[in-house]
Amino acid sequence: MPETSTDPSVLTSALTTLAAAPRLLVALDFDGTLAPFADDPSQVGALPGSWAAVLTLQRARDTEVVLVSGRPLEGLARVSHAPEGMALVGSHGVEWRVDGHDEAALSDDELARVARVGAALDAVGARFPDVVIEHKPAGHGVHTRRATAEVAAEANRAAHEAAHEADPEVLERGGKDILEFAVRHVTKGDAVDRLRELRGADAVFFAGDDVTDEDAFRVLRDGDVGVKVGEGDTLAGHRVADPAALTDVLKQLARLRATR
Ligand SMILES: O=P(O)(O)OC[C@H]1O[C@H](O[C@H]2O[C@H](CO)[C@@H](O)[C@H](O)[C@H]2O)[C@H](O)[C@@H](O)[C@@H]1O
Repeated sequence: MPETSTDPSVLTSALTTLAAAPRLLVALDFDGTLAPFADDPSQVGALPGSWAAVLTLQRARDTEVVLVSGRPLEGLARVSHAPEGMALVGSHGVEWRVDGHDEAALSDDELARVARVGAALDAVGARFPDVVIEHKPAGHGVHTRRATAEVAAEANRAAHEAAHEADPEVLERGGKDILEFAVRHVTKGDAVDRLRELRGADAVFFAGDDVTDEDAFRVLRDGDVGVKVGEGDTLAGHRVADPAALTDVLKQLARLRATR
């Protein structure tokens, strides 16, 4: 693992250089990064200070903000209240809303696999009352936030077996109190690579809190800035404690970018 700085002055210096880039892409994870966690995934929202900074950044010249989330596109649009015109990437890179155009393009075969895995996970969910199965267009999430650690471990074991039996090719990834299964092997790293290319960005800022965000930190280059929110191993160059601390970082970046 590379060294990750928690020194605010090191981050300020990196942000100052970043803010001078001719074209800047600001890619942001949503849950655990802009929005604190809640038991009910539909009852969350970005912290007001972070969102105000996001909107300031979105208005800044030659700057684009994109939300890159594991949430389904529609759900991401709903909880984020993203303004029309803000690009969104959902389902860990499968679903795209860019330039007012939606893209998911799952094949019939992929859709059949999603349905098969979903049915298998519903059967698991029925055995564990505190476990919620979230169905998404390209996969499913097994939510264990309300379950005890023992029940969560048992449910995750059962979900793993059921999903792989239903579809041996299914992609499994862990997250914060969620085990996810997807039929398309794309990651947030693929999304950041594609966004960088699509927008001709000279530099990228990415912030995220979860293991799936490591795919995005992995594709950052010299001059980019990656900020890990919270604890856990990371490839990011910088770390802040929680979403509230990220608010200050986003405000700082917005100020630097708007006044360059
Ligand atoms: O990539 P993200 O934007 O971080 O999305 C990851 C998952 O977020 C949601 O689940 C997480 O947040 C919930 C609300 O706070 C919480 O209850 C759950 O425990 C977390 O795992 C969302 O429901 C998933 O679809 C996303 O994949």
